[in-house]
Amino acid sequence: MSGDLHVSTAVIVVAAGSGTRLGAALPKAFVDLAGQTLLERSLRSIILLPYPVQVVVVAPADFVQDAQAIVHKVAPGLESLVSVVTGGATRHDSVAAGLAVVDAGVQVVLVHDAARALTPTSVFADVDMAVQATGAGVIPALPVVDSLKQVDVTGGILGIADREQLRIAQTPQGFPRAELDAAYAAAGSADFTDDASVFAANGGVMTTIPGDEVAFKITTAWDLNRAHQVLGGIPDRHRVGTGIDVHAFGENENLWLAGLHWPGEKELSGHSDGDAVAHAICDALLSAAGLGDIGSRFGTDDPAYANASGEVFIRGTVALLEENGFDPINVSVQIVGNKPRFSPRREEAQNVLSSWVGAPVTVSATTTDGLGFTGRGEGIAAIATALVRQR
Ligand SMILES: Nc1ccn([C@@H]2O[C@H](COP(=O)(O)OP(=O)(O)OP(=O)(O)O)[C@@H](O)[C@H]2O)c(=O)n1
Ligand SMILES: C[C@](O)(CO)[C@H](O)COP(=O)(O)O
Repeated sequence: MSGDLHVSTAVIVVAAGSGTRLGAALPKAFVDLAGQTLLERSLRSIILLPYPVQVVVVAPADFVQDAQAIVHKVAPGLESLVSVVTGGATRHDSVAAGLAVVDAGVQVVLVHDAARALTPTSVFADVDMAVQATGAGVIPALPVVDSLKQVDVTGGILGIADREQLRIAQTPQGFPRAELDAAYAAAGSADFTDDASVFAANGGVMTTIPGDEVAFKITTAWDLNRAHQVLGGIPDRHRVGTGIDVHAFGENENLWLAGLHWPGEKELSGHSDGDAVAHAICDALLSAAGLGDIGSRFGTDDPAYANASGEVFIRGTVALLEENGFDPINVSVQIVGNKPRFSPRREEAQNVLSSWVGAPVTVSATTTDGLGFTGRGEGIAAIATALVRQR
């Protein structure tokens, strides 16, 4: 249900399995992995795509509400792009249930196992791009590194397989939408272990792109343990974000900037206290975490934030990051403007801002040699860069 927003890609996240081989008390997608369920981790990778996609979560009948709560936690404000439907008895049935609610305008469908909870965002983007570029069905796949034997029921070896010709299939598996719909319609209730098989059985052309080792499927308790270990050292959990804010000087001598009051200096006008440094920090942190921006999170004209201080926005932003599993690592801000003279109070400002963010904040200042609105003394701009880490 993507509302008025036109998206060309949908991702179906199948999460309706019971996880028999894992043997947990809950369906596998709802099992915890270092503070987040497998479903939550899968969704977090998807929403970090740099363009909007429709997301369909397929959940066990008894866990639809739990899945909706996870969607709300991971993508607040994006609920119109994400729907939750009930799955079926097999993975095949669950994918079919997801396909049934894909928006009419969608051209490319990616099908992903929630059980592949550590799959990086880049794999989703690569599969989507490859489908669009080739018009074929595309799966991420890994080479086989072990020797393979064909055996009988007793374990006796019947033959060998040439591993050079074999690949380990991962998800997300991507397809031109119309052809995937047709393949599922033709397959009826026949069961296949993956979507590439359904697609190929109906004459669809399939190709592979390189998969990713961390996109392994969490099937057994050993896999879950491995996922815990991978998370301990995962390198791509750091993200940067940028924020810029500008405010014009007002009339009163009541300036708040970089978390400090500046007696005798002209205030910055705005709905809040106009602290451009604090606002740029919020935008940089929110952007790094993929959580939107200060306007969409706090409302630039919400009466609740009339005259609100920079501390309110920064602490609110840090709480949002916390809720969504992100920790600030550091923030660097530059003030652009003629006044106030900043350097004498740099340390004071850095200490205050760092205490609000809960991580080091450094602040520098510059002028524009008389050029532009800051050079003419009409206002102040602040530019921030933030680094955050996803837990
Ligand atoms: N009826 C089913 C069965 C599986 N899946 C999903 O398909 C993916 C791959 O399946 P698998 O890892 O085999 O999960 P389970 O079927 O839950 O595991 P098991 O076979 O151990 O019970 C998982 O994300 C799972 O939630 C699904 O949506 N509906
Ligand atoms: C879709 C899949 O993850 C690709 O490797 C796999 O086929 C799922 O198989 P399962 O039988 O549901 O474990």
